[in-house]
Amino acid sequence: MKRTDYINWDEYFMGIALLTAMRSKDPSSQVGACIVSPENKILSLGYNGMPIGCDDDAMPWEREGDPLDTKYMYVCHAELNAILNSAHNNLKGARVYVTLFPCNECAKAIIQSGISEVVYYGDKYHDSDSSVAARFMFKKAGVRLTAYTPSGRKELLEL
Ligand SMILES: Nc1ccn([C@H]2C[C@H](O)[C@@H](COP(=O)(O)O)O2)c(=O)n1
Ligand SMILES: [Zn+2]
Repeated sequence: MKRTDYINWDEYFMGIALLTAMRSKDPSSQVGACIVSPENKILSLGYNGMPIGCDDDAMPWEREGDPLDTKYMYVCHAELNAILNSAHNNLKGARVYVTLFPCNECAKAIIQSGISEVVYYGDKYHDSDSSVAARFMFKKAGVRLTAYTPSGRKELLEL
C-alpha cells in the first residue's frame, strides 16, 4: 500500500520558498519566492538580495537613516528576482509561492508577467500602504490571493 504521509504541493513549494529565503543576507527579513507552472513544475526561484555586482559587504543593510544609506534603495525583492531569473518571458497561468506578501512594486511585476495566483505565508506589513496598493492591483487584475496554512508538521520548514 502506498504511504499517505507525503507532503502536498503547497507544502512542497512553500517549503522550497522558505529554504530559498535562507540564502538572503537581509538581517531583518529573509524572503523567498518559488514560481510554479500550472503543471506543478518549478520555473524559477528568488530571494531578496543586492543586485549582481553589488558586493553584499559594501552595501548598506540598515532600515533607518539617510535613505541612501538604507537597504531599501538597493535590495532586489524575492519575487522580482524570481521573475527575472526565469528563463520564460511568459509566466501566464503560473503561481508564485512567497514567504511574505508582495509589495506594490512586486505586485506590478507579478501582474505584468502573467502570474495568476499568489500563495503567501507571512503578511506582517498587511496594513502598510504598499500592501494595500498591492491588494488593490491584484484584485483589479484578477490575480488570486491564497493565504498559506502551515500544516504544523514539525519536520517541515516554517517561518
Ligand atoms: N514581498 C517582499 C517584501 C519585502 N522583501 C524584502 C525587501 C527587504 O530586503 C526585506 C524587508 O525588510 P524589512 O523592512 O522587513 O526590514 O524584504 C521582499 O523581498 N519581498
Ligand atoms: Zn517587493
